[in-house]
Amino acid sequence: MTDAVLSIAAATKERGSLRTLNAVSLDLRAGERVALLGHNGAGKTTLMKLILGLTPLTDGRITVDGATPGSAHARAATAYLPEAVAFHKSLTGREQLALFARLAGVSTAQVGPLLERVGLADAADRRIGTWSKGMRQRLGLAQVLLGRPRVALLDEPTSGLDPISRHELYAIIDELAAEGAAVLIASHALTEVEARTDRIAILSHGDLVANDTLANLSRRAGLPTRLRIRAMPGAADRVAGQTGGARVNGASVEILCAPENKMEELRRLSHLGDLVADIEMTPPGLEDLYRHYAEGGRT
Ligand SMILES: Nc1ncnc2c1ncn2[C@@H]1O[C@H](COP(=O)(O)OP(=O)(O)OP(=O)(O)O)[C@@H](O)[C@H]1O
Repeated sequence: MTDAVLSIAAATKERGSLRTLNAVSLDLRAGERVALLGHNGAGKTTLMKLILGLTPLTDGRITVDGATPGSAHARAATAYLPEAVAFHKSLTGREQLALFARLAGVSTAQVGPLLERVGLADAADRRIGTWSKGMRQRLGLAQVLLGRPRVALLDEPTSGLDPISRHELYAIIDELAAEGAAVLIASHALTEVEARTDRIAILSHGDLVANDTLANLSRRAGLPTRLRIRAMPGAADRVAGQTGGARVNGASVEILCAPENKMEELRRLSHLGDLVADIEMTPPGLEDLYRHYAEGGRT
């Protein structure tokens, strides 16, 4: 990929005898939102620290907007929201963001509009020590938005937030990407990244085992679609007998079929006529795909 704003080529990190990242290659273009998934200890935070230049590579190469991680250009181009974002509790939101702006060498004139943009205008002059976790996460995002980063690294940005705060946070992340930032989001919240990112990368024990769109990963994995048939009262045994499916939840029968055989299966089920009250069809979700790739089925 030639137009990558973040380029990671065969990045390897060893700590003593432990290899925490093994030749990981991943590119992000401007405006792309990529979810970085992996179990605890898979290497997500290590990868972010390498991109930030906080820890050196053992082997491989990373460039941020063409520059080496940790260089002045790369630092100016990168924004980071750590998992446990910490602020001065005794400062107000406005004071804290102004401090970040001065540290980043950008104009403090942005502070007011940014607080407004992340929905903190009303709380801006209260001490951060009185704020909720959701408000602090929003302030963290405001700090990410300072200076219009080319690359934004967000480590578990929605952990501990309620559904509405999560939704609002993703709306801001979408705006960040729409303005041209490449956004890498480390997360364990599979259902939310499923809907809010363009591509999925999965790390497993330091190896990148998947890196593609959800649709392509899904096609390649070939996981089955689940058909759940709710039988009419007293008809579950006959439905199970005629379909060869498994009885679940008393009145229902479940069958699994390859995605390409779905229509054929539905036509077969239509012959059951009055025995069937309802049919529910569930294609494989990110949770199924995650399990498939993290447990051995590579891209
Ligand atoms: N400073 C360090 N010194 C030694 N080992 C470390 C250090 N930081 C991380 N590790 C090890 O590197 C591996 C990857 O850790 P990392 O924090 O990158 O995982 P993660 O995917 O971010 O996990 P989590 O989802 O729990 O945050 C782990 O085995 C961890 O113990």
